[in-house]
Parts: sequence; structure tokens; C-alpha cells
Amino acid sequence: MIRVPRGTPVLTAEQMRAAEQACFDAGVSQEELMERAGTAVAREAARFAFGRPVLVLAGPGNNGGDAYVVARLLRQWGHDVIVAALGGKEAGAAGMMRSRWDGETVTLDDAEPRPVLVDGLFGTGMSRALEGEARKALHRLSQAAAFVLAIDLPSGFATDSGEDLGGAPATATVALGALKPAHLLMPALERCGTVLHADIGIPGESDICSLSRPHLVAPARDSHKYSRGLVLVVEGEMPGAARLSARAALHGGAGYVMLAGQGGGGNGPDALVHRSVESADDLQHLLGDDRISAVVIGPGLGRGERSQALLGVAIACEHRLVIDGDALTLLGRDAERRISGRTAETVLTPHEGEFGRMFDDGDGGKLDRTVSAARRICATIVHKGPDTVIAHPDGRVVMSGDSSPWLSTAGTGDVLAGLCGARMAKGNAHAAAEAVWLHTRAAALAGPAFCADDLIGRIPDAIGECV
Ligand SMILES: NC(=O)C1=CN([C@@H]2O[C@H](COP(=O)(O)OP(=O)(O)OC[C@H]3O[C@@H](n4cnc5c(N)ncnc54)[C@H](OP(=O)(O)O)[C@@H]3O)[C@@H](O)[C@H]2O)[C@@H](O)CC1
Ligand SMILES: Nc1ncnc2c1ncn2[C@@H]1O[C@H](COP(=O)(O)OP(=O)(O)O)[C@@H](O)[C@H]1O
Ligand SMILES: [K+]
Repeated sequence: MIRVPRGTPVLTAEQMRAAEQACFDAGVSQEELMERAGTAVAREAARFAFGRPVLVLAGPGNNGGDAYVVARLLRQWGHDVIVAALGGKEAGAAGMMRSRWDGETVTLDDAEPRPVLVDGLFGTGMSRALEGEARKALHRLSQAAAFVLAIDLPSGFATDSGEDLGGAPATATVALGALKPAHLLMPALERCGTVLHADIGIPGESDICSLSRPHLVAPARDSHKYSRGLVLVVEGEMPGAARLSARAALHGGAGYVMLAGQGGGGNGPDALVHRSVESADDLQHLLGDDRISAVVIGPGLGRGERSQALLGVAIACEHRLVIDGDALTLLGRDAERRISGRTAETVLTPHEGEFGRMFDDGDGGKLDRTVSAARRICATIVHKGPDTVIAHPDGRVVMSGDSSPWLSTAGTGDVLAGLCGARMAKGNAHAAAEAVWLHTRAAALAGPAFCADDLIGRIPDAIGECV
């Protein structure tokens, strides 16, 4: 759960160091910054401790420096505090904070568990796998604690990728200055517990931000169905999937939704307009309609020759295009070659498996891989999952780590594809993020154990919160 103002900048470890340096250049000392960080964390620790004994873990770097500030303040405020230290340099701000601590200090190995644990072992400086005694002690002490508050990040997770380097979970995490990618990327995101944000006066500017509620405008008084956007959804071998996309587009704000395929009606609201498409030529003919503002292809498309032919026609058209599901698998390693030359806006919505089929995995975490793929393919990529990374070809990134796990049910991705189609129908640089926000919010409103159809019914309520 993220208790952070939406749209908060997300800074990598390197950007964080640069922002910190900008503060120093502006005349703020490192001690002052550390005091602010420690004070913010101590306030939260005091709030959650309810007078229970506190153990503060202090690592060798600045995360440890923050920890000594927390320990000192909690003690000043009357709490029973012991520090378990991993050692560290004597110099610098962290050394100074250590020297200002005059309470009880034990080694990490000797430390006995206490009900409240403040984890200040490692933060953004976590540079390699945590091993040996430090790892054992961290796990032993955190498992035995009733409440674990992590300073900046739970120790043992890579800041920029969220990779588990031997870390232990926290009940809550105070993100200092800005969110870091790890707060929004699995597996770290799950280990952060509730993320709280502490503004410690660090200017945080970044191309990456967390997902925020969009501002949507209600249809203008003189709007008509075409001015709101005609979305064409291509039907394939599993017509139900395309119908989910089409219905989501209808409720997602499109003025007109056309379902093109062989289904010839089937179930679905009467508001959906069906067009018979037997062959790729039929689709090409239909796509000649310049009132079409966006096309969605992929949900339930199938992976045979006919599907490949339909996809070829869709890619060649000059309309905005959402590519999802089977169409992504059909693109496979050819994705870059086939998509990068499109002139109209293209959004790809892969889950992890589909992403892996299109792009060489290479090194790096989900964030880096998605950003790099979006640049290469010159399209927006919505890389889905419990953590969703939306990367635009111009480098803008929106990250969402706070969606309902009940979304892990068949057809919810089809709903998202339809929403993307509806949001981008009028030309909109924020379409993908709007679609993901509405999808996430609709899921939250749907509660537990919903199915993809139920999700669609919640989209109007989600939109209602944005207009
Ligand atoms: N930036 C800001 O704006 C502000 C930052 N602030 C705070 O600073 C934190 C970042 O501090 P930091 O850079 O000193 O790194 P930190 O996380 O303490 O760890 C570095 C130490 O850990 C060690 N080490 C690493 N991996 C290890 C391993 N596997 N096993 C064992 N050791 C390992 C590493 O050793 P080395 O790699 O050098 O051998 C080094 O000694 C940040 O999270 C926030 O809390 C706030 O005070 C104010 C504003
Ligand atoms: N564990 C999870 N937590 C949050 N969201 C999830 C989780 N698993 C899947 N989702 C979301 O649900 C949707 C599933 O899409 P997808 O895998 O394409 O399913 P389908 O192809 O069946 O429609 C995506 O929007 C994804 O981000
Ligand atoms: K920490």
C-alpha cells in the first residue's frame, strides 16, 4: 500500500545522490539533511511503537547515520531504545550521528529481538547481495519483531530494480525525499509494507513518477459520437476477449465502438456495432474509414495465419493502435522492426511473458528493460503485472505498484486494452496512464473476487472520480 501523494517523482539511486548534492550546493549540510531524515522516521516510529521497546539497526553508511538520529530522538522522547550496529566509518555525517548517540549499543550478532525494529542497515547504497552474519541477524531480528519500520527502503533490496539481494520485509517504510523504483517494483514493493513519504526538502525532479489520478473532462456540450472517438476492436478466435475490450472502450469514454470480426453479434451490449470481417482485405477496407480514431487488436486474436494477416493490416493502417495479447506474441522478436516505423501512436500492453517474447531480456530490472524497449520500438509500452511500468518513447515513465491482486483473473488485460483504445482515441499523451489508473481504480471499487465483466461495470464510477 502506498500512502504517498500520487504523481510523486521516482528517483533512482544515482538521481537521489545528484539531488542530495544539489542540496549541499544550495548550502544545506549533510548533517542537516540526515537530521531531517531521522526526525521524519522517528516521528513515525514513535507513532507506531506505543511505548514498546525499540531496537534500531544501524548500518555502515548514511542509512545507518539516519538510524542513529532516530535512536537519539526516540530516547529523548522517552522510549526504551537499543542500537544494534554493523560498524562503519568514523568520518562524515554518519560518524557524527553515531558519536552523538550515548545510549546502549550492541553488535548485530549479540542483539536480542525487541517488539519494534527500526531498520537502518542499508538504503540506496545497497550494492551487492547481503550475506553471512549480517543477513542472518537482519532476518532473525525482523522475524521476531511485531513491527518493522524501514528507513528509506527495507534493507537488502536493489534500489533501481527492486531485486531481492537477501532482504527482510518491513511493516512500513519511510521513503526519504522521493520514491525510489524499488518502492514500486516487485519483489521489493511487497516487502516495503505501507510506504510513507517524508519530504525532507530535497528537490526531486525525474522523468519517472508514480501513477496519479488523471483529470478527465466531461464531453463538451456540442460533442457527438465521432468527436468522442470511434474505437474499432478486431475480433479473433476467442470473440469474448474482443468483446471485453470493446465493452471497456464503450465505458471508457469512446463515443462509438465497432467490433470487427466473424462473431456476428453474439452477446454484448446493443450499443456495440458489429461489422463482418472475414479476411484481411475486409479489415483493410473497414480501416479506410477515416472517422476511426483508434484500433485495438490482440485480445483473443489467435496465432494462426489469418490472425497474422489481420495484424499486418492493422500495423499498416494510419490509425492509433493498441496491440495486446496474441498480437504481441505474433510480433515476437520482430516487434521492433514492424512497429518502430509507424507514424501514428502505438501502445503495446504486454504482461511479463509477452514482453519476454518480444524483447531480449538482457540485464536490468523491469523498469530499465521497459524504458529501453519503448525507446527502441518508438511506442508506449504498458508492462503489466502486480507492478506496472508505463514507458513512453520520449522517456517519460509512470509506475504503478498499488493495484488489486484480484486483477489476476482472465480477461482483465482485455479490459485494459479496450480502455487504452478509448483514452487514446482523441490523441492524448497520457492515455496509457489514464487507462491504467481507471483499470486499477475500477478493480479497487469492484472489491474481491470480481471477474473481468464486473470490472467494466466499475469503470464509469472510476471516471466519475476524475471529472
Ligand atoms: N540521498 C539523499 O538524498 C539522502 C540519503 N540519506 C540516507 O542515505 C542512504 C544512502 O546512504 P549510503 O549511500 O551511504 O548507502 P547505505 O544505504 O547506507 O549503504 C552503504 C553502506 O553499505 C555497505 N554495503 C552495501 N551493500 C552491502 C552488502 N551487501 N553487504 C555489506 N555491506 C554493504 C556499503 O559498503 P561498500 O559498498 O562501500 O563496501 C556502505 O558502507 C539513503 O538510503 C538514506 O537513508 C539521508 O540521510 C539524507 C538524504
Ligand atoms: N497480482 C496482480 N496484482 C495486480 N494486478 C495484476 C496482478 N496480476 C495481473 N494483474 C493485472 O491484471 C491484468 C491482467 O492482464 P493479462 O495478463 O493480459 O490477462 P488477460 O490476457 O487474461 O486479459 C493486467 O492489467 C495486470 O497488470
Ligand atoms: K533500511
